[in-house]
Amino acid sequence: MAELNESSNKRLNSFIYDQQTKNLHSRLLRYMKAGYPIHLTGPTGTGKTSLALSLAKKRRRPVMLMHGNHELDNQDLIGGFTGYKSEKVIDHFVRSVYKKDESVSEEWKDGRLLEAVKHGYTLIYDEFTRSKATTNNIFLSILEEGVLPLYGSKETEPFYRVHPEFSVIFTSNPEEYAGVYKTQDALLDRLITIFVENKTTKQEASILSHKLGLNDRDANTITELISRLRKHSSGEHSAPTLRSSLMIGKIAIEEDIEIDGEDREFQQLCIDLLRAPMSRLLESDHPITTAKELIIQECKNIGN
Ligand SMILES: Nc1ncnc2c1ncn2[C@@H]1O[C@H](COP(=O)(O)OP(=O)(O)OP(=O)(O)O)[C@@H](O)[C@H]1O
Repeated sequence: MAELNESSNKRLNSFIYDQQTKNLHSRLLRYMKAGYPIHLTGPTGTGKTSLALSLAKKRRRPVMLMHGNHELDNQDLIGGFTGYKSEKVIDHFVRSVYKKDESVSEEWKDGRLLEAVKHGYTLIYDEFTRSKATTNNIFLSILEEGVLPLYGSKETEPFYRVHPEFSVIFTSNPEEYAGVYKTQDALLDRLITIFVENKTTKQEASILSHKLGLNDRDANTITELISRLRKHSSGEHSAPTLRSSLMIGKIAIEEDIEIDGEDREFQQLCIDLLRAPMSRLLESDHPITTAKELIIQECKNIGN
């Protein structure tokens, strides 16, 4: 049984490249170099954010991570006046002379997008469809005209020219239907949209062994179970995800639980971690009970 130590914790945060990911990575870097924004879209847990972070890292520019949400507005993106700054200078140099100078000015704070555009950062705009389409409109001028309009500021120029090194990677999950907004075609038309699919069982097992230091047998046991359970999901949904596999592996290592489908402790761990995501995807009158039964059944089926 592998053990988690400091170096394995470092490995846990690493990004693993198989040949397919390597090819995709280099193609995407080429498109970004040519000045095009990337949009990674795909089901939850397929590795969109990790891929975006690894692309951003390769560009060797500062990275800014921004999460879409319905409350995000122009003030968050561009900036705004945050209050007043007052300055008081008291000159009492000559005893008999007392001079007081006081000035009050409005204080402006750059928003996150303005900061990224100004300094040429790589911006990762994660789950951007959770922001309102009207908020995301601002990207149209950035991507088309290369300028950021400065609504609300008192600059003499009503816009800021985009730094030549500025680059943006969007991510979205097309399966999400709650709390997301439809993206305007005009924005989608300016992005290179790449579908990030679920990985194969072999690719997932390889990520598990690299990240957790698991031997092939243990990594395959977990990924086979996850893949078997996915087949019971109704519709397009892809849970349980690679994230669940990593959780099972990490806890099993830390708690010294044998990674074996016949082991009761392992079965209990899988029930605790997988029952909720599974029950949401089952077409059953008693999804919570059915999920538990399926997990135990598929644990016992591993290797057959
Ligand atoms: N190529 C990879 N190498 C290493 N780890 C990976 C890789 N792909 C995915 N992962 C791991 O899988 C998990 C899910 O990845 P990530 O968060 O990037 O998915 P996502 O598609 O952005 O998910 P969501 O839509 O839920 O935000 C993370 O723990 C991540 O570290």
